[in-house]
Amino acid sequence: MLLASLVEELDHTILQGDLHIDITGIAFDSREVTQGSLFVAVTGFTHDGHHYIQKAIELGAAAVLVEKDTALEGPIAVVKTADTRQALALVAARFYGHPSEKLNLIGITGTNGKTSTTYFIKSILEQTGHMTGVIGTIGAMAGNQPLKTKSTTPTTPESLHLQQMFADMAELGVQDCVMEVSSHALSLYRAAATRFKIGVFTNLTPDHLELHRTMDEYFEAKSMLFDLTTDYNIINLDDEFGRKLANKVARYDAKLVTYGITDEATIYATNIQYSPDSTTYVAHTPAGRVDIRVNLPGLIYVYNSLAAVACAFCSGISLELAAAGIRAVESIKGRLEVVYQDEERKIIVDFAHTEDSLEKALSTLRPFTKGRLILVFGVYAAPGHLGSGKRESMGKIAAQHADFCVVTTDNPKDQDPDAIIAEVSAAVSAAGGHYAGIVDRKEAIRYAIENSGKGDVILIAGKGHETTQIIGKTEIPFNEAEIVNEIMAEHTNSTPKKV
Ligand SMILES: CC(=O)N[C@H]1[C@@H](OP(=O)(O)OP(=O)(O)OC[C@H]2O[C@@H](n3ccc(=O)[nH]c3=O)[C@H](O)[C@@H]2O)O[C@H](CO)[C@@H](O)[C@@H]1O[C@H](C)C(=O)N[C@@H](C)C(=O)N[C@H](CCC(=O)O)C(=O)O
Ligand SMILES: Nc1ncnc2c1ncn2[C@@H]1O[C@H](COP(=O)(O)OP(=O)(O)OP(=O)(O)O)[C@@H](O)[C@H]1O
Repeated sequence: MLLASLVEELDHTILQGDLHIDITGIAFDSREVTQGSLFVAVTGFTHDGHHYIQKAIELGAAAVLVEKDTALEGPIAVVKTADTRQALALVAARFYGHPSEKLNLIGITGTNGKTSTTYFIKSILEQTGHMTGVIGTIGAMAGNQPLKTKSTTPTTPESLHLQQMFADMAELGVQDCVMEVSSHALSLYRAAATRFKIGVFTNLTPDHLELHRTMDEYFEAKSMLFDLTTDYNIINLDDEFGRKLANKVARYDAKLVTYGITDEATIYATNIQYSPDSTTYVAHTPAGRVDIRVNLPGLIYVYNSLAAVACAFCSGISLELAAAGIRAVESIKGRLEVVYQDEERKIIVDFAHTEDSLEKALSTLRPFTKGRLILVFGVYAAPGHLGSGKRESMGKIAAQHADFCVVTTDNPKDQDPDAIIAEVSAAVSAAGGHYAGIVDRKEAIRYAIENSGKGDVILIAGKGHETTQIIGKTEIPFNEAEIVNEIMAEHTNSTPKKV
């Protein structure tokens, strides 16, 4: 594509060179530049892409898009725009022919519940026989085919990769695509230049305050999804920020559909019945009512599956297919996943890593726990006072809802694991909880298992589906389901002690 055409939709100035040159690719990382590509220099949190322009040219970049005045030797084209992160999304969408418009695209945002809601929706869409795409924390798929991503690909990929994925999906015959849209992605324009038919808001509770600083900023970031939707905005009316968002978007062109567990919402649940491994309820919609069975326990999965029913309703899919789609999800990796069970104890792995999700996971398990509820958890590295605040509130929730806590590491990254554990443990203790602090997460799991008794439930929270732990700058393999089974195999003949 001609450079002149690529930047046509962009406010820009030409700093030097001729724009009538052919561009064969786009890169925002100098290490990924190929011959004839446009290098987009992004000012990052740790690096400044403008420092890598020379490197990009050496690797074959034919033109550069910058946000800072840049003078280069030779005839290379240099185009300046106000914000290169935003511009990256625009040129990528144009380069790939605005592929999101070729898909029935559904975006899910919110602090918790995006992944499971995505899986319920994907399963419903598949009931219609459509080839369905998915993009999120657990990866990207076109139908059953995994799309190539790097281990470092965020939940919502960078705009360039996202547009490329949409184009690949459209080419492979994907008709519907459901994706998680993180607040980072919205703030950093990864989803700019994307058109969503439907947007879904699950909830908003404290998280990622290292980027957004205040809950109001975090809310504004999440709200940005609803500036990109064309047909329907589906919002959880039982969430405080959901109600605020519903008021805000009520006047938008896309229609507002709410969900919740009171009849104030457009789509709501009644007759909720819980069991240790499933939940049933009746979903009421303007198109009628339907019995729903979710193969996961707890109120959170009523909400997440109800959001999926709302999506089905807005997509004109029958309620019977919606119910069948939800029932077809047997489990979701790392979401209240029972990784070991015998007549003595049950061991569950869950991705709860925020205050709200930890509280919800523990409260879900409590009614079905005959013995003690033992929690193994850590708090991932977060900077400064935000880190301290999170360690304190996670410790408090753990103490209030678990009978015993094994406080360990999550992803300590460059922070001192002992210091994190000391702060979390102090919070557990201050809230009247009982705990042991063990830095090595595998040893912490072993301790919980060896000290469990008849009827106990062990919840290992924080890492869910993840298969690595980040300590310092090193990512070490860490698969909790495998670790639990390895420890259980070692202990089949020994008798666990009680704490
Ligand atoms: C905080 C955050 O979102 N950071 C993103 C940001 O990184 P950054 O600004 O620090 O990038 P940088 O390292 O300073 O580099 C600046 C620029 O120089 C370029 N560069 C750098 C080095 C070099 O040799 N050559 C070069 O060209 C980089 O490619 C980049 O374009 O811009 C990068 C490129 O666009 C992203 O990859 C990176 O996301 C990283 C992978 C990340 O971990 N993000 C997490 C926090 C995230 O996005 N999480 C959300 C939330 C998930 C949830 O729901 O919990 C997600 O969507 O996953
Ligand atoms: N509706 C909900 N409300 C509160 N907590 C929830 C909800 N749904 C799931 N959770 C909890 O949050 C954890 C993460 O759930 P899920 O992966 O679906 O959310 P997510 O929004 O994709 O999270 P992330 O953005 O961190 O990947 C689950 O393991 C569960 O403990």
